[in-house]
Amino acid sequence: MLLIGLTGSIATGKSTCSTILSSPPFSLPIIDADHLSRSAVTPTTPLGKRGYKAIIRYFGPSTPELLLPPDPETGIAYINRPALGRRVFGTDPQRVKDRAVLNKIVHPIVMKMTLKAIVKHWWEGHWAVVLDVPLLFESGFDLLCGGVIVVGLKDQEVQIERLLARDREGGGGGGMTRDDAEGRVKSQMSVAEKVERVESCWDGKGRRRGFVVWNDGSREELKGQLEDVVGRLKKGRGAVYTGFGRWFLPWGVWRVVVIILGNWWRRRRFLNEQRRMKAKI
Ligand SMILES: CC(C)(COP(=O)(O)OP(=O)(O)OC[C@H]1O[C@@H](n2cnc3c(N)ncnc32)[C@H](O)[C@@H]1O)[C@@H](O)C(=O)NCCC(=O)NCCS
Ligand SMILES: Nc1ncnc2c1ncn2[C@@H]1O[C@H](COP(=O)(O)OP(=O)(O)OP(=O)(O)O)[C@@H](O)[C@H]1O
Repeated sequence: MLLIGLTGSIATGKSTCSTILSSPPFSLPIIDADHLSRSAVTPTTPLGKRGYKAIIRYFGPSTPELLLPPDPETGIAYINRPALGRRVFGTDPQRVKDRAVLNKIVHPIVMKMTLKAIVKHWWEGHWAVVLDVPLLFESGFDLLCGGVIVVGLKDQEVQIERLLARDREGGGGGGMTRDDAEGRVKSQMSVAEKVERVESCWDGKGRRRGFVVWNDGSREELKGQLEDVVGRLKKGRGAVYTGFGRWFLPWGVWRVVVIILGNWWRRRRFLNEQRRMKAKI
């Protein structure tokens, strides 16, 4: 089974790509890290309870509005996500520190949930699964992937506009300001850096494994690009490839080890090169 990492900056169109990839003709299963990160802090499951308590312990004393009023039916006071977002998104040192703490609480839980979901889809016998992870490179999830798709926008203004429009039309209830939106964009690795990663680590000699799809145009254009990318990734990965890894376990495990080591080696080479360039400047 091929793991396809899907990433990009905030509001560049990852969920839009996931929706396309989960529908015919692709019909691929999607593991959505944003969705899992919500379960990771919802106190109705054992793992979620752990994340929920850790967030209240660290952020509670300094964030009065951290919890929403208790749900009338269940009595549970859920995390107030916009309030927590205001605490952690942005570039000033306190926010950067708080974001690192939040990531340290949530990411290991998301990692466990993701691994569980991967095993489930592998057992079901899919030829590929899409890992929709905004922080794919930052969190190290990319090490597991046999292919990567970065969704980019060439114009950052379109990104901010789409983020604000989505907030107005539903998602965040319209409370997001332009400053908030810019803070969120700056809280992540830039699109340019992600594109550079793909070109350096995922697009070397031999079979092409890394792709950038640009989403400045229409959704139809995006779908056309995805058709091309998935077609290339699927070439040579038919039923035999899928079944063999499942039924001949040592071969499947060996493939995973080769993929992780290869990705780790290419990432190390890229980061060393980046360090050398920075030192020269
Ligand atoms: C801060 C939180 C509560 C804000 O919740 P909210 O519902 O407003 O946003 P949501 O979770 O839908 O995220 C929206 C987008 O923000 C960006 N984002 C989320 N978390 C982070 C982060 N830690 N660093 C940088 N960008 C992030 C992503 O592009 C994501 O797609 C939430 O984002 C969170 O718990 N983040 C930490 C977990 C995390 O890293 N999630 C990303 C997937 S692993
Ligand atoms: N090609 C497009 N044309 C117009 N609007 C689009 C296009 N692609 C996506 N959008 C809109 O832009 C907004 C952001 O897209 P989407 O939610 O897919 O981004 P995302 O990368 O998943 O965001 P996040 O990082 O917050 O998870 C949504 O409101 C979506 O409907």
